[in-house]
Amino acid sequence: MIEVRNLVKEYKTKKGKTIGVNNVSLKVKEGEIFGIVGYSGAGKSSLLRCLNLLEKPTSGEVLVDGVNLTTLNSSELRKARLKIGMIFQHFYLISSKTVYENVAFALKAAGVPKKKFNERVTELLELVGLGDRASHYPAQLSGGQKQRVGIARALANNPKVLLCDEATSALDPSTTKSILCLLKSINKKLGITIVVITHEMEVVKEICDRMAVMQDGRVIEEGLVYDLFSNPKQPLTKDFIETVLQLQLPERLSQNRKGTLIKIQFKGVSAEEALISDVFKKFNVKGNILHGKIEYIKDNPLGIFIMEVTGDKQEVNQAIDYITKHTESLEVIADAA
Ligand SMILES: Nc1ncnc2c1ncn2[C@@H]1O[C@H](COP(=O)(O)OP(=O)(O)OP(=O)(O)O)[C@@H](O)[C@H]1O
Repeated sequence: MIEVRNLVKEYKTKKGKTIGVNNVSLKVKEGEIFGIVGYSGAGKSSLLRCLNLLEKPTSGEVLVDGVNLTTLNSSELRKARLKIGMIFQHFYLISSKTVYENVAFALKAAGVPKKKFNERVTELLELVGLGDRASHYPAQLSGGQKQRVGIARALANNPKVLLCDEATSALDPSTTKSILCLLKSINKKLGITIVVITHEMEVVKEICDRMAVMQDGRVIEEGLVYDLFSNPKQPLTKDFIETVLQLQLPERLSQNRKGTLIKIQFKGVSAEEALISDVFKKFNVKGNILHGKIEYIKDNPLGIFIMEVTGDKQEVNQAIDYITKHTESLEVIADAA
């Protein structure tokens, strides 16, 4: 649905050139939710804004739904942009217009006849759960409600793609959850391809199918969110994952241990199986779980445990072999002290 080829975005500043995006190529498939993560200054916004040519790339190509946006003249681009909705961290609603008028404005701008407004706006406000707020002004709405208006406005002209620029960064955690839930249901119900940029891994974990990690204008790692959570390759990706999984052991626990320290990951359904208790029945070892949790990556379970195993060396090794055979990953963090 979206293809970016060798995209470069440079900015000219008084001090010279700054690189926003440095030779990025990626593909976003139709109907998926794709996350782009990175710290501040990594180039996420620059990349996202190049996807609808809000920023004109310095070089490279952007194709959306088979159309190469970088070759279009301004009227063709205006038309192509109707297929690409966008929502923002700070909503950008028109404060002097009601909720209804804010959404209708997007229809008007696209040349939709006025007689069609009523039905479409009502439908959109129902979709985002604001059916009863049509006559309210933005100042009378909560942050979450404002973002819902932003979403209704972005969907007004039936786009195929929705770009989300830090859409939940200004919201509290429970409002964030409800907006993510809405995005997920819109993606499912309407089949819209969604691209989100964020510095919050929770957002990616909650809704994204695939993700890219950006650093210094480049994509340094890319793949299924579940794979990157269970097996991150780049140190930066590991840092991001760590913000969600938080698997650091307190110093006191690692210092006082006697046995072998292992980290086990259970993927998919096996995350819910009782493998650990099996091991204690089969082998003459003792285990002390120091850390454990099951995370749901877009509804798919990923179980992670850190355990100290003690006992006869041979039994411990057999137990470790048994667990390795029955899980996707076992890592010996430290041998017996
Ligand atoms: N309009 C601009 N003029 C000059 N430099 C810019 C401009 N926009 C972005 N940059 C620079 O491009 C680089 C990438 O910025 P960008 O905003 O795309 O990163 P980001 O990952 O979205 O960070 P943030 O979350 O802080 O916005 C930074 O070095 C930034 O200073």
